Amino acid sequence: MKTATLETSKVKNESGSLLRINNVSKIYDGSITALSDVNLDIPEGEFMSFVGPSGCGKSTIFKIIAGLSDPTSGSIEMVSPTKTETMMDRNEVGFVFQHATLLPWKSVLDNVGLPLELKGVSKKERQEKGMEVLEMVGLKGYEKALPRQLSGGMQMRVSIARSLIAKPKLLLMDEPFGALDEMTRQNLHYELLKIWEKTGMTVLFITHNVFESVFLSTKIAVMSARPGRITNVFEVPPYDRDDSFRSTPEFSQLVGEISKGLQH
Ligand SMILES: Nc1ncnc2c1ncn2[C@@H]1O[C@H](COP(=O)(O)OP(=O)(O)OP(=O)(O)O)[C@@H](O)[C@H]1O
Repeated sequence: MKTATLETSKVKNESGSLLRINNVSKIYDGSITALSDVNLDIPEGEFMSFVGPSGCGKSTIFKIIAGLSDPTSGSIEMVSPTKTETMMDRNEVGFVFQHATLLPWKSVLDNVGLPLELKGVSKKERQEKGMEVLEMVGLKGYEKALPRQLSGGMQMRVSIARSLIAKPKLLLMDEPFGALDEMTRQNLHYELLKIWEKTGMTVLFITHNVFESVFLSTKIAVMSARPGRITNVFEVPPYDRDDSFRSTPEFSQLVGEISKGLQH
């Protein structure tokens, strides 16, 4: 198995908050309370996972952060040195979903360039930037392939590359590896951590897999069953993320504590 030693402490927590979630509640259809008074401060450069029972509102938080849904009450603020504004105003949020959602008739390179195509960026620039991000996800040489010619893991790499092309400051990943086999998933963990380290972006990551959350994250937000609230935020010390990390007592202890936290 591949090993990547990452000094994850290098990129975290250097410049204060990037995002503030202030008393956010969400009620769907006037009666389904998905979120209740969620408060969270997310420092810049953090890799934060969200774990919680099915239906506790994890995806709802992401949709609100991305500006795809409005909170019923409360607010989301992006904190910049000069002013407070919403993320979507600055076009700095990338989104990766559980399924790669690629356009089957477009080549890998054209799929990756889509966010820039929608913004009217020239083909030449799209292709140059597309090649850069394909290299980052280890897919150089596959730019002319069609999605159906790729494995599930490779399709997910394309989806990640597409989310990176506009150089987001914040990347929202909603169970991106949930449909992949364990080996592919572990390889992508290393790739993702390398990208996170290289770009210094803030990553928010939804998963049902506590092991995955401890391996990847610097912080883990545990949520209660609906109506969703943040019940605890665990800090993962900056261990080197290599294969041996998964078999350390510290890793097992954190997995145990978070799993216990999920039962309350
Ligand atoms: N558009 C909607 N209209 C009505 N109810 C909704 C809508 N979207 C989500 N819900 C409800 O809000 C609650 C939270 O949903 P959400 O998808 O955010 O949870 P989740 O934690 O991401 O779930 P899972 O882990 O199963 O993906 C659920 O009870 C869901 O049924």
